[in-house]
Amino acid sequence: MNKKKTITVALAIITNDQNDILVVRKKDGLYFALPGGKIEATETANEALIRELNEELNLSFNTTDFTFLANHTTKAANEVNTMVEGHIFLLNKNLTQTVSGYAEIEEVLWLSKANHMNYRLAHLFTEFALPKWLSETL
Ligand SMILES: Nc1nc2c([nH]c(=O)n2[C@@H]2O[C@H](COP(=O)(O)OP(=O)(O)OP(=O)(O)O)[C@@H](O)[C@H]2O)c(=O)[nH]1
Repeated sequence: MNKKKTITVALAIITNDQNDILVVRKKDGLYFALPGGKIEATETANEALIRELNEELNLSFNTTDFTFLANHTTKAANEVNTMVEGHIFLLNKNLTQTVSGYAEIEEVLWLSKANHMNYRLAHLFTEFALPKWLSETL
């Protein structure tokens, strides 16, 4: 039997005052995706999220800055024959500061309702975050 591998990640939906959503693209990655990354064995999803946002975007948050929304499982964006299980959190306030990418992040982008169709977005973003954002139910 060919059982697909699953990557478990903690991800953040972060908006600004214009209601744009922050997305990132990894080096060599084709897709823009929600910021975050893999959950280590020794940490909770919320703790992993805080660590990844610090490593990738140099942003500092507390676990209470986020509300857990849902888990969503779908096809992984960058890995072949692999599923991704995202533990998805919403930042409780709008982000006002300028954001830059560090570590393996190549590009950081504020996705707007006017420009989102011009970018290749990870399946998890398209299936979970996009409909909620467009229908203003985030
Ligand atoms: N960050 C993120 N990853 C996603 C999303 N959707 C999705 O399929 N993934 C997959 O999950 C993988 C997460 O790997 P990662 O490399 O970002 O995580 P990480 O920083 O903890 O990994 P590393 O420390 O092993 O390099 C990505 O390669 C991608 O294929 C998403 O919306 N956001």
